[in-house]
Amino acid sequence: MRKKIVAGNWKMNKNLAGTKTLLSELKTELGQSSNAEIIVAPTFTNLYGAVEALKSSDVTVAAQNMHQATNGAYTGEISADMLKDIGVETVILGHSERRAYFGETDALLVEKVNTALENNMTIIFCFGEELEDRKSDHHFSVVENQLKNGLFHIAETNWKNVVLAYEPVWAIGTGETASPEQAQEMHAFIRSAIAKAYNQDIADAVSILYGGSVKPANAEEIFAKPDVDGGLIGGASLDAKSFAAIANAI
Ligand SMILES: O=C[C@H](O)COP(=O)(O)O
Repeated sequence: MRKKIVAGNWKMNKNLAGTKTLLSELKTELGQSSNAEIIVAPTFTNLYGAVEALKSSDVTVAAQNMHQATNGAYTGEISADMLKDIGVETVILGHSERRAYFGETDALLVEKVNTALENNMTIIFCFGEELEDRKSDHHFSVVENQLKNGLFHIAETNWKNVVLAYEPVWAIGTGETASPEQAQEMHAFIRSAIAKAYNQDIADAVSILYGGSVKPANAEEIFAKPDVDGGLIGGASLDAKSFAAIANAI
């Protein structure tokens, strides 16, 4: 059975005190009731504090990005080795905000994916179409190309360390959400693209998360779809009650 995952991408929010408070509230709110694996992704400066705060918990910590090189003269960057050194084993790669504001291309993502996998990290690989792509009915080809160009070079054995996050850009932070039917349609398409490029076993085993204005009010309906294995949550993950309600909707 595929893993159910609910991950909170905190983006550039919360200082250290705010991180600790949110995690403490989250531990209380989550209780024992979620069937999902829970991941939180605070900003770089708060990763270590989060790892420490979550030591006795099942919630794990992911980074929002990392550099593709092992080390060297890359001012301002963070390596896989540095993340692993503080107990962070998961990294979000290819988020649409990284692609749009920091010029991350498919070619760069190939390098980041390779480095993360070589370091035995789990990647949450993000992709999704823009509004114009959907309006012009190119959303399937855009998504397939992002996968082909950024991810489909990996070896079959590496898929166990991959989680996918489909995030239609037009639904991120906008309050717009893909309908459960649109999410299911795309997730099924993604799974079939993996089956075509690799095989059905790999396609059936990979968790595909939906991201884009998931809230407590719509989570249950979206998560009920057969090819939706959880969510990558932005805004609503900054509030413990909301995030826990979403996690418990699985
Ligand atoms: O990483 C999370 C996604 O960008 C979704 O963000 P959002 O839930 O605020 O729309």
